[in-house]
Amino acid sequence: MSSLLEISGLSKQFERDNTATVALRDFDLSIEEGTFVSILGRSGCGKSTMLNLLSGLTRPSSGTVHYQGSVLNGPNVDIGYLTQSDTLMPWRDVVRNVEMPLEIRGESKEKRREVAQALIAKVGLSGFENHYPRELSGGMRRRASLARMLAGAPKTLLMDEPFGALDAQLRNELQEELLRLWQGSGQTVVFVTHDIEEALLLGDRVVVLGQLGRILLDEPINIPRPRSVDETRIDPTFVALHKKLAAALKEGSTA
Ligand SMILES: Nc1ncnc2c1ncn2[C@@H]1O[C@H](COP(=O)(O)OP(=O)(O)OP(=O)(O)O)[C@@H](O)[C@H]1O
Repeated sequence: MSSLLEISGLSKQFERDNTATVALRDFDLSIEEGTFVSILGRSGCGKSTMLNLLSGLTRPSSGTVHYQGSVLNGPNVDIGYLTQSDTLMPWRDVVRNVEMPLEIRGESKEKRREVAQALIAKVGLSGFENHYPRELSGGMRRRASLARMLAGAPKTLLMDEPFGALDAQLRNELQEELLRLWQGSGQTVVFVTHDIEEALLLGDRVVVLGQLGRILLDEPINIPRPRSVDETRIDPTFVALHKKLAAALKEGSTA
């Protein structure tokens, strides 16, 4: 069976003032359809560069990304990307931002509003439907962006540290909500984080990256679902894997 995403020999370097910075070197990874893959790595190891390449938004210096068997040459409507930077439309309020993907798809006004309102409630933004992005906190903007991405119901979701800026309690609530929404959806998720606990709570598999995207560990996470944050944290498998991933990250940063 071929994988949904097949990444081979992927490298990216940036040129500036006649100096080249290598961000990712010779990266290979296969991602199966319907799986939730956490990509764990320290700051600067090339995670965002890798997601940009998977989204088709940037072109590799060498290597290829195959999506559903075809080379990915540009953005694909099936792939939703929640970037680290804010991409909400400043002139649209929250509900109209969230409605955007549905609008593009030509859904009726009633349907758009219904789906958007439900997602806004799920990300905890009820009451802020008519606020503009500038009137929201950073964490609220992240949540609005998340709701907008989910509104498009893409087959594949690329998420770059979506909960990094949130307080611990809200982060846990949204992690659980994301799992609820994902479970049974058939969607494939590539979730980038530098948080070991988050990678383990969410993923079917955690891929640990070192410098230049070198794969330090590729570990299946056999913790039963549905997972609640509080119960999973004390699961013996979770505790053992936490140690293993921490050791891999540490080793990678000194290698
Ligand atoms: N547009 C760019 N121009 C030049 N260098 C870049 C560019 N984008 C990324 N880099 C460099 O590539 C390397 C990897 O960056 P990247 O943003 O992919 O890391 P990351 O793992 O996502 O980090 P973080 O967790 O802090 O977001 C870094 O050394 C960074 O400085």
